[in-house]
Amino acid sequence: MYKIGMIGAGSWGIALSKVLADNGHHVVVWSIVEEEIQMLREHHEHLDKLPGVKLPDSIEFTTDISQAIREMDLIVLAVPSVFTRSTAKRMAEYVAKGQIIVCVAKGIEEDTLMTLSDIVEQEIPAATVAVMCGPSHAEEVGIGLPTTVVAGAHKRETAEKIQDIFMNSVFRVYTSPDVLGMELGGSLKNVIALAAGMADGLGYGDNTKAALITRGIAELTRLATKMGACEETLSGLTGIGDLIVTCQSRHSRNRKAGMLMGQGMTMEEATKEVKMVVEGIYSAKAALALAKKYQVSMPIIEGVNRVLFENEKASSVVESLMMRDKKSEHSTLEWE
Ligand SMILES: NC(=O)C1=CN([C@@H]2O[C@H](COP(=O)(O)OP(=O)(O)OC[C@H]3O[C@@H](n4cnc5c(N)ncnc54)[C@H](OP(=O)(O)O)[C@@H]3O)[C@@H](O)[C@H]2O)C=CC1
Ligand SMILES: O=C(CO)COP(=O)(O)O
Repeated sequence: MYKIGMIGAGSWGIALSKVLADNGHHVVVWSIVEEEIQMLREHHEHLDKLPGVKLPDSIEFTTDISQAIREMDLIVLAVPSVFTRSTAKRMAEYVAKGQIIVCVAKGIEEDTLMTLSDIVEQEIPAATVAVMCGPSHAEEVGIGLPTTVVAGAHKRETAEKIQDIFMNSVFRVYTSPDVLGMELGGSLKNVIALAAGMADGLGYGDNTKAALITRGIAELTRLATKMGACEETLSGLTGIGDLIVTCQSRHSRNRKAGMLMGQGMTMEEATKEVKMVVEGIYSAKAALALAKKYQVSMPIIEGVNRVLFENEKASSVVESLMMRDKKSEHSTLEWE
């Protein structure tokens, strides 16, 4: 039995707390939001973000962040990406040398273009920082549907410790040393999922969706490999796996926000309607900036940015994607 601190009580933090408590660990959940902690203490259920998922009585809830950090064997950081730096700053004074922090949010910081694990390493130099992601909607993890994820860390023993702590018969954890590839896959797929949602909202069909997923992973792979990630990671669970689930699932916040925009809502109206964090909106500009920095062609990412920030209609972006210059599917294949 390990002591685990869960920093963040949104849908993902709550679903993972259930996995950990079901595995017999002692979990202390922190949220900055006083009313959220009161609701969790009273009902042992997040009535707004993960209704129907009852949490074991063993879980403790607190608004005192030190209680979810001091003497914990593992800390899971599950706040949305825009709060990662501010939360890491708040955590820093309580983290002991070598304490493991696992980042489970998905995003890239817009101003610095840093990944979330890099931000945590910068703000909390004492910590051993790792990541965990993959195709995993909180709604399905919360009710114990079989799910696979990957624990990523620079050192094998760190990844294997995370694997041991989380793994059970319905939550299978693989390991990987490619932290960068995992984080790029996990955050950039949200931007493609917005496009997939827009296609749904416009009434397009399965052909369009398959095209977006396939050409989307091609864009992500081009950028990630140029930045030093392994191609294999992008064709694994944290790349194509997470892209497929987010583009297809009725649970996806990014797909839903995209769908509402495809049906005519503005970005602000769509995010208000979804009520939970829509990470692709925050990652879209960062993805475009990275594409420019690394000189990689990312036409779908560019198109999503035009819909989000330049008021272009999703239908006109699709038309311009379809009518781009003619080209071969694979740039590296040679003709006879
Ligand atoms: N949900 C999912 O299925 C999955 C989510 N993820 C990732 O996990 C991360 C968290 O997502 P998710 O749990 O879904 O988000 P939610 O929208 O469900 O919850 C966000 C949480 O952040 C809280 N919050 C608000 N303000 C702050 C602040 N200033 N500092 C810290 N926390 C704050 C919110 O409180 P409140 O809103 O009550 O004010 C809420 O508890 C995202 O990066 C997401 O991509 C990854 C895999 C699966
Ligand atoms: O990352 C996720 C599933 O793996 C969650 O995606 P959404 O944020 O689009 O719901």
